Amino acid sequence: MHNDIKEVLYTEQQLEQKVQELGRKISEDYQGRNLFVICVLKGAFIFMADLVKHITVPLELDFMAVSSYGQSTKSSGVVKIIKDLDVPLEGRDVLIVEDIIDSGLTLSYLIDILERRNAHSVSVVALFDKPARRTVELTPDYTGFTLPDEFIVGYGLDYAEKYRNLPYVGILKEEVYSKA
Ligand SMILES: O=P(O)(O)OC[C@H]1O[C@H](OP(=O)(O)OP(=O)(O)O)[C@H](O)[C@@H]1O
Ligand code: HPA
Ligand SMILES: [Mg+2]
Repeated sequence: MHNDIKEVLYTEQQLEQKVQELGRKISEDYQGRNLFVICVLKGAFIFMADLVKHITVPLELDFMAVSSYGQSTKSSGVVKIIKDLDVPLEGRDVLIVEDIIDSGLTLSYLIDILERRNAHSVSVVALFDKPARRTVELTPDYTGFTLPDEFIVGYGLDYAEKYRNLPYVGILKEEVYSKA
């Protein structure tokens, strides 16, 4: 698995530090409020688990599963809800937790759906952002790292469902795609 990585972009320590920083900022901004945190499966599962440990305001959390990439490194443009929330969002301060924003299609679709459920507010935290790849306009409220246009894996992010368990984030070697 480690042999398929061309370059480590962020080490476990760098990720941990950034996640702590994001948790602190979010906690400051939501002082005196309760959060409803939504993890966008599967990619955000590790980020969400680490992030909530650094949020100090009371919160509830739930998971949504959507998918647009399938086995490819390109978004299909069609976002499917595979698992929805278990509770209504009416009046809640919602924080959507995403691992990465690429084209922006997944999130713009999700934000649209969640706003129609009459949440009091909807904001977004994304650990990674690739603004150069946007096809719809979208800026997250909180961003960890801004990335060049490279396909990354690790810390929850996959290529064809693999590499999510790498504790760091890296760029895959081209030969891994061409074998597929
Ligand atoms: O901005 P976009 O171009 O929409 O890309 C970002 C989305 O794509 C990935 O999810 P994917 O659909 O691959 O599912 P996964 O989280 O289960 O890997 C990633 O986790 C984001 O949710
Ligand atoms: O760079 C990426 N890596 C993994 N999944 C992704 N989904 C969108 N962009 C990426
Ligand atoms: Mg993916």
